[in-house]
Amino acid sequence: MQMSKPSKRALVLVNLGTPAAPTAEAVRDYLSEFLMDPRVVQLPRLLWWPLLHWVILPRRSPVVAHKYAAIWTEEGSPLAAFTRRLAARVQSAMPQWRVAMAMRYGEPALAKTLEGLIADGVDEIAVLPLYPQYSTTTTGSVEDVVAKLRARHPQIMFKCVHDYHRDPRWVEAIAASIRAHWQQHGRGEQLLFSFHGIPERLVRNGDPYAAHCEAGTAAIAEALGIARDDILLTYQSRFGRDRWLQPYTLPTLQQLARDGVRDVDVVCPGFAVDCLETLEEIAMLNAEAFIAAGGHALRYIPCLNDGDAHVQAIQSIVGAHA
Ligand SMILES: C=CC1=C(C)c2cc3[nH]c(cc4nc(cc5[nH]c(cc1n2)c(C)c5CCC(=O)O)C(CCC(=O)O)=C4C)c(C)c3C=C
Ligand SMILES: [Fe+2]
Ligand SMILES: [Fe+2]
Repeated sequence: MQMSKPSKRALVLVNLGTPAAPTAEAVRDYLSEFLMDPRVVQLPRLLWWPLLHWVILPRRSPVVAHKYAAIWTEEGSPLAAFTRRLAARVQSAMPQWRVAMAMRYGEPALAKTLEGLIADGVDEIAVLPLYPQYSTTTTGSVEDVVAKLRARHPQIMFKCVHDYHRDPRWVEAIAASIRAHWQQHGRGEQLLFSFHGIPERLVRNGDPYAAHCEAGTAAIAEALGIARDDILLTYQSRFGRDRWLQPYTLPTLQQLARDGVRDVDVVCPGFAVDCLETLEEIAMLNAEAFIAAGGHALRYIPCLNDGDAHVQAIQSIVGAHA
């Protein structure tokens, strides 16, 4: 009898991470790891550690836990559940690879996942950070972990996807999700793309994130056969006091409502899977604010999640980098 040999090639889908439970304690653990990453907050550690642990986390954790509770599912946090399901579907579509998922913060931890694969005899690892647009704050932080593992295991071939905001299959997948929504519900008066923001200072210092959001938006407009100016591009989820990328999503939506726009279609092409920032901030809070300002409906178009188009886009992205 012939035994099939275990795959020597692994693909690791990496997402940001999310709390283990919708409780203040779990949110505190998650946020303290996330917000102590110098890629995310660049303040001097001696100043930032006490500010974060003594002021920000005690205040923010219960408030944010409440937000997570509003979107929590039987399978846990939506970000974790969708990422897990996506990895399982990619595994079925790519049987020649061993597919794993990992989180940059929290569990399953990226470094441990990579060490586990190496211990199992894998000798080639492709890492796909699930961020279509590169940012030092997200993809850069995944690269930091991979760099440490690479130094420890020079015999392993590591490849890390930098970005995929212009990958034709990904662009087409987002365009198809918008087309399907228009077919089902009719086209709203305004199409708006809301990306997670970052501090403007980072972009001034060379972070290509804003340029990637712009270029991806132009590519999706082209795939839809509409003008780039038919799409409003905004940034959401500001954290802290710095000026972040503009225009901000919420005031833009409120102004649209005041200007008489009744229906707005909102897509979040920076998020691979639905999460707190899309389900709670956009589809709940911002939708309510749009209506309170005089709008009729904010129609949220879901992320690619674990759909076929996402699985195919990932196959194409990994294939292009193999
Ligand atoms: C998609 C790309 C993302 C970028 C770029 C990004 C930058 C960034 N984020 C923060 C602070 C927070 N982000 C939070 C949640 C969160 N952020 C992303 C993605 C990006 N962040 C996702 C997918 C999520 C949701 C996680 C989930 O569990 O569903 C949070 C936590 C929520 C809260 O406390 O409001 C914070 C904080 C900074 C500072 C930053 C760049 C400097
Ligand atoms: Fe974030
Ligand atoms: Fe947010």
